[in-house]
Amino acid sequence: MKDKNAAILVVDDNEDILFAADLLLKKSFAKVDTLASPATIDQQLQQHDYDVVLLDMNFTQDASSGKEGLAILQRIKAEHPDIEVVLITAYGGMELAIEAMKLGAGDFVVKPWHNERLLTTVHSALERRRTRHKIQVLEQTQVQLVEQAYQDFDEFIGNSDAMQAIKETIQRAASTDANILLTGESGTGKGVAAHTIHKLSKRYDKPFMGVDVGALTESLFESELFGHKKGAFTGADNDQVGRFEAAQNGTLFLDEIGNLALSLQVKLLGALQNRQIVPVGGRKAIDVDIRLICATNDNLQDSVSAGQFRQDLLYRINTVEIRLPALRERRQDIPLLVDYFLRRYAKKYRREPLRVSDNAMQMLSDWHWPGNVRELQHLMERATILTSGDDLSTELLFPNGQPASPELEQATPLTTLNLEELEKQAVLNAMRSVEGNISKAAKVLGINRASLYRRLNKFEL
Ligand SMILES: Nc1ncnc2c1ncn2[C@@H]1O[C@H](COP(=O)(O)OP(=O)(O)OP(=O)(O)O)[C@@H](O)[C@H]1O
Repeated sequence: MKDKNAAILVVDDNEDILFAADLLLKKSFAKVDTLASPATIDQQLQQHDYDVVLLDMNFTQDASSGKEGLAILQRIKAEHPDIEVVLITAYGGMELAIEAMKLGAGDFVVKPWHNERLLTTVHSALERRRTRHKIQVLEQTQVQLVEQAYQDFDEFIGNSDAMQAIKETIQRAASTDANILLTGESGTGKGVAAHTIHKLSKRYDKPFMGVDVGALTESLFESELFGHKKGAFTGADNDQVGRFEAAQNGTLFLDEIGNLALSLQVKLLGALQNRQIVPVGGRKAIDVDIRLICATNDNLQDSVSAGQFRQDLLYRINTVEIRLPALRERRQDIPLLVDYFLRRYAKKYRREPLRVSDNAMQMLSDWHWPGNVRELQHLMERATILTSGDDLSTELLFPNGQPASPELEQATPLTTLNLEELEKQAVLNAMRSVEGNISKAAKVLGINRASLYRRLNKFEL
């Protein structure tokens, strides 16, 4: 059977050899190209994605030292380390072949070759390359899985009618492969819902890859999602597997999808429609099988009307739409969440969970929670750390009739004229005023999310 994904290049100055190799290999491999001179090999490798190069060792007339072949081999391996090079040597060139293998050649065949032996050699070279790629995907998937394992993936708490309806929809939608769009204010649990869907789906034992697309600059977007080839741009020192491929057979969670620039929406749509991605600097399309979940706190239909979001992309991502209600719309869940977070932080800070009086619970239930569950969670953590007694103190929780969550503290007055310091204080104040929501803080500051992330890093905030 023909290997429909294999691309082979044969480089030899002997036309007869090229003809014979082409005839033989074409029966087994989809793409076979030949080159009679190594002069244009660099160009050829730039323009095509070869898996295996069969390379003669000598090109100048009467040359037999093999030095030319070794030099070309080194060049290929330096620029395209993942290409398998198989050397074609004349009988007796064993020492040379061994030296070549030390320089990265995968194997060699001796001229005149046996057809069966040549085919086996090329098949094995292909297998080595594919195995290496699989390992690369697995390694990068593992790195990303470990990163995600360190984040808190909470149970999905909530018993209110609204939450029960949502849990039912999630249960039903999870078992299908339908694309899901999660909407709702910041902190309502869209991330938790996405994880829950993945855990309940038949892909539960495959990767869950999350990407905050709103934080990606245009130039980073493609490389992060589709991967890149070594040398595709300055700083691309190695091949990099993108999130689409790392999520293979699992779930891809695109958070803050509403912040995606229009130019990138086209690229995302293309990948979703074709179920294929092409790494930056690569030529071969890679099939991807992922379940897509997107989240946004924007109203995407409004964004479509305003010309900021593509209608066709919205149709593609919102097969099932689930709206997470604000916490103030499901106040019945507040006691449950208070209890859950107090227990959780008691465990974390090695103490007994704080007791909550009826009065304190009433105050918590009455608050309108602009930061939703995230705000409640922060408040419970803060109370657990700061309370020395056994009871959750209402004075500590609501010193001025408002939660004493750091996000609602007064903005720091600007006390300096140092530009750098002013910038830092502006970032801090913006983050506080929107209880840590990156999208909102970026809007307040009049910059995009990526620029805000850069500043948060710079100021170590
Ligand atoms: N139902 C819930 N049960 C338990 N924890 C929850 C629930 N909803 C939210 N949380 C917690 O609240 C915090 C915010 O949740 P999450 O990040 O999922 O919200 P989000 O809607 O995705 O917010 P954003 O739009 O800002 O990304 C997280 O720490 C999460 O663990």
